[in-house]
This record gives sequence, C-alpha cells and structure tokens, in this order.
Amino acid sequence: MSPKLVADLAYLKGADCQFRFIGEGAANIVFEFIFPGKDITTIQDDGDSKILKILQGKLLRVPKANTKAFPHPEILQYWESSISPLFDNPQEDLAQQYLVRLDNSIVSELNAVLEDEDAQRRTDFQGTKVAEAEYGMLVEDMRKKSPTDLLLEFKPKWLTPSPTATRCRNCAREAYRIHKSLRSASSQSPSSDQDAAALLSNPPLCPLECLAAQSSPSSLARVIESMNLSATSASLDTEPATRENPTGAQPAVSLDGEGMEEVDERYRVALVHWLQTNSLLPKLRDAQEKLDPAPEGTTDKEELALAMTLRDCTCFVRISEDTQGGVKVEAKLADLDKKNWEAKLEYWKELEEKLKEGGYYEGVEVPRVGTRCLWEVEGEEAS
Ligand SMILES: O=P(O)(O)O[C@@H]1[C@@H](OP(=O)(O)O)[C@H](OP(=O)(O)O)[C@H](O)[C@H](OP(=O)(O)O)[C@H]1OP(=O)(O)O
Ligand SMILES: Nc1ncnc2c1ncn2[C@@H]1O[C@H](COP(=O)(O)OP(=O)(O)OP(=O)(O)O)[C@@H](O)[C@H]1O
Repeated sequence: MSPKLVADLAYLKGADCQFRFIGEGAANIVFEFIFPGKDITTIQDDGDSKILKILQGKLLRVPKANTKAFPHPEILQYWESSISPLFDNPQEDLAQQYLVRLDNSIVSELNAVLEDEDAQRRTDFQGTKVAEAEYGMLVEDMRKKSPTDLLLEFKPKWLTPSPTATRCRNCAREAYRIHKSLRSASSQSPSSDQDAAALLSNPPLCPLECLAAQSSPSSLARVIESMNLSATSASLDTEPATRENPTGAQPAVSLDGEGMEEVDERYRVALVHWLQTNSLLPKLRDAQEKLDPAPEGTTDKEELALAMTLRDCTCFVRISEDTQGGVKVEAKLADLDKKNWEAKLEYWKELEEKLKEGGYYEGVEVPRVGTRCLWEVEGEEAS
C-alpha cells in the first residue's frame, strides 16, 4: 500500500510561494516555504487556503538528482511499515513525514534557488540539483520556532560499537575522513587545505557521548560544552553554565564567552535533564544493537539495510516555551530513510575494510589523528 498523498504542490501556483534553501545531505535537499507578507501559521482550514494550512510547521524535502536513493513514496512506505513500529510512540519520537506531489515548475524554481545559493553550499555538494521527481515529502520542521529556543542537532550514529575497537565507528570514520582530506589538501586547492585544518582542529563530538551522558557527568559536561552555551537568566535550583563549568554543577565563574550562544537557563537545565533521562537514544541504541549485522558478514540484506538506516539518522532536540510559560522539550529522529543496499553494499564493505586495515578503529593510523571519541577521551583521562 502506498503512503497517502497529503498535497499536490501544483496548487501553490498563484499563491506567491517562494522557497528558501535550508540544508542538504548526500541524497536530499530541504527548503522552507515563504509567503511574502503572509503569516501562514494563522490560516484557518478553509477552501483555497487548505494547502497553506497543510504546509504549516513543515519543510519541503526533495530528492537530489543522480543518486541511487529510493523514490520518496518508497522511502515513506518503508518509514511507515518498518521504522515507525520500532518506536512505542512514533508521533512523539519521529519527525513526521508526508508525501507530496511536485511538478516540473516547482523543481525548476527549487533549482534556481540552489543555483543562487551554490557558493554557500558544502563544496562537495556544489552543482548538485533537485531531481525531476514526481514526489517529495513534507517533514515536520524541527528548527527553532523562536530565536530564543535551544536546539541540539546531531547524528546518533553506530551507538553500539565493536567491543574490540578503541574508537567508535563514527570517530574511526572521522579519522579516515581527516586523512583523506589531508591527502587531498597536499595535492589540491587552498579550500581543501582549509577543510583539512578545520577537521583537524575541531573534530566532531562523539555520538556515544550523548548516550553516555545518562550516567557519566563528564560526558554530560562535554555535550553541553560542545554547544557553547551561556545563560541569560539564572534558575533557582542550579548554578548557571559556563565554558569551564558546562553543566552548572559548581559555582559559575563567568556567563559569557566569545561566540557563546545565550540561552535561557531553564532551557539549559531542561536539556541536561533530557540528556540524563531520555528513553529515545537507548531505544535507538537497542534497535541498532538488535539488528547489528556488519556489512561484510550479513546474509540478510534487508536486515542490513534496516540496520544501516537506523545507524544514519539525525536527532533534533528542541527546547522552547510552552503555551503556559513552562518549558517544552521535543526530541525527534529524522532522516530514517530506507537504504538501497544493492547500491551501497560495496561502499559499506570497502569502508569497513579501510577502517580496519588502516588502523582507524584502534587509533593507530599513520599519521595518527586526534578524535574526540568517548573511548579515547576516557583512556586519556585515566592515564
Ligand atoms: O558512510 P558514512 O558512515 O560516512 O555515512 C554517510 C553519511 O556521512 P556522515 O559520516 O554521516 O557525514 C552521509 O551524510 P552526508 O551526506 O555526508 O552529510 C549520508 O548520510 C550517507 O547516506 P546516504 O548516502 O545519504 O544514504 C551515509 O552513508 P551510509 O550511512 O549509507 O554509510
Ligand atoms: N525535519 C527537519 N527539521 C529541520 N531541519 C531539517 C529537517 N530535516 C532536515 N533538516 C536539515 O536539512 C539538512 C539535510 O537534510 P537531510 O538530513 O534530510 O538530507 P539527507 O540527504 O537525507 O542527509 P544524509 O546525507 O545524512 O542522508 C539536515 O542536516 C538538517 O540541517
């Protein structure tokens, strides 16, 4: 059974709709709907405005041209039949997605927006276009609703690493990425030089830290520290956070630092509480663990595809004010797209080989690059 179509974007003709580029990955591009001079959040469900009502609180996610990803109806069908049932409360745990029909003129408009934005895009994505696809999807907008909201976005990748490794799969992959970048920097342009330097000086936070934050104060501190928060108001029962004291457990020294994001202290407390108590990440970890086939060892390819889908999603945690003036926490997983194992199997196997043979799982690659892997950081702290 195909997923239900919620809207045909051809009905936007004449509605003075524009699109703003929000972000992209390897397979999809995400846009915001803009209606100049109109606030669609106040539109009621009547007649011609029905389409605008449907778009409220949603972004447009469309497939990129020339990828091996499945068409969006298939991705949505899989999401409904194979992903949602893994979660007790899919409405709460997953960013909601809905099928929409595109048309050629919308695809052309989106591509014109992309062309204007090209210089701002990730260098390896520049020049890529929206596919001439019949369908796209609306996704629940998980960005900040107000500039004062607090948003945490990260990829909770490979939460069950191999017990024999000393680096998690994600950080091994990051070390490999840094090596590749260094190699191309030595042979290519100043921009790849900059990419390599940026990766070397600021490796990404290890995804295991977000899960470990449930029981480890050091992990919790590192996650909060990575967000560079400073408080705008102090709560009664906790000390405000600082760079030196990210969770606010001890008296604060200073509130503001250069480049720090000012945040309502109640929101920081709510984030700390979510990190310590959420059931979403353990649930995802358990689902990843239950499947856990290694790309090179599996016989059931559909199971492998599901495992790889669960290992490559995005988690959004948005903290905002609710209608009663209290604090609301919304934590949802997005980008749980069906993986095309036939197209990706060789890549998965080769990458696994490279990570193993290059010593990236053990941190013995040459030259060795520093990562922020939880296991390495804990090892350094202990020695
Ligand atoms: O191979 P990985 O682990 O680097 O993951 C890829 C991601 O890279 P990342 O390391 O998260 O930056 C990669 O993310 P980016 O597009 O690089 O942001 C994709 O998510 C890719 O999946 P797909 O090709 O879109 O189905 C991801 O591929 P797979 O999850 O299918 O391996
Ligand atoms: N529901 C959402 N709410 C807010 N922002 C989003 C949402 N979905 C995607 N984005 C933004 O758009 C970017 C790209 O989207 P998305 O992750 O769907 O692309 P992708 O090609 O499927 O990614 P990947 O290559 O990781 O598979 C994200 O990194 C995020 O910043």
